[in-house]
Amino acid sequence: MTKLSVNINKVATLRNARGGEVPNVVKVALDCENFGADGITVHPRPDERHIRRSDVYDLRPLLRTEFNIEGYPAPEFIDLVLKVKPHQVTLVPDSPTQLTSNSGWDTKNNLEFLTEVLDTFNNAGIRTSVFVSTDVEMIEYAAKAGADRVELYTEPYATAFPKGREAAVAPFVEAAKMARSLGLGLNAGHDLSLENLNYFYTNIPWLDEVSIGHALISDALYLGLERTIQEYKNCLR
Ligand SMILES: CC(=O)[C@@H](O)[C@H](O)COP(=O)(O)O
Ligand SMILES: NCC(=O)COP(=O)(O)O
Repeated sequence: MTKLSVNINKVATLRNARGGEVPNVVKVALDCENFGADGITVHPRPDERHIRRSDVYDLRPLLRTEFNIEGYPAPEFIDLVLKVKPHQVTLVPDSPTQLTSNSGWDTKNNLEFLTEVLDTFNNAGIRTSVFVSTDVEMIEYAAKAGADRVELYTEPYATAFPKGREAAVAPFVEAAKMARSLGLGLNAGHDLSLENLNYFYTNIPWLDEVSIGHALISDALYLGLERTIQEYKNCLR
């Protein structure tokens, strides 16, 4: 089964627009779980423009499904993750001011750094995932660094999908096969949507997890959160 982890960053963006507690990020996360989500993802950024460190602490004891924390492993992030102990940490190579994630790691050039960070999380019993492009060498080096999983950065798939779905998915299938041959678990995310998710899943049915936020929260404006989550789950069957 491919798990659907709902990324609630955008719920926090909306909440922060007025400075109060509407919408309530914790309530939305718990509702996502009740509506069928298999996990919750957050990406606390250094400027706290959406998810705040306090949200991460508030969520941890209340979530009943898998909690995935994404981010660049700066000292404050490492400290937060070690204190909160989520089910999974996903390492993303973002700079502090970046608009959104826009590339995977260069795992070869960052091998020493990643090995050290992954070791810290592995020793704490937290499953690790490394955000990568479809470059198979980057996947090989993620395995060498000690990752449990890789997360394929799917923005290039989402962008190419309308122009030709077969060509769009082909490099992802090769990358997914490489990850499988190395014994790595496989996640995927960024710009996955109701339009492109089922085709991705159909071609890579051994996917462990997709994390989806931007499109899913946007769809919920029209469909409602419960129906939206069910429709995304239907894309994974
Ligand atoms: C790693 C990844 O692709 C997503 O977490 C993305 O970074 C979402 O972050 P924002 O919601 O800040 O755009
Ligand atoms: N890891 C990807 C993620 O959590 C959500 O990305 P997006 O759906 O907001 O683009």
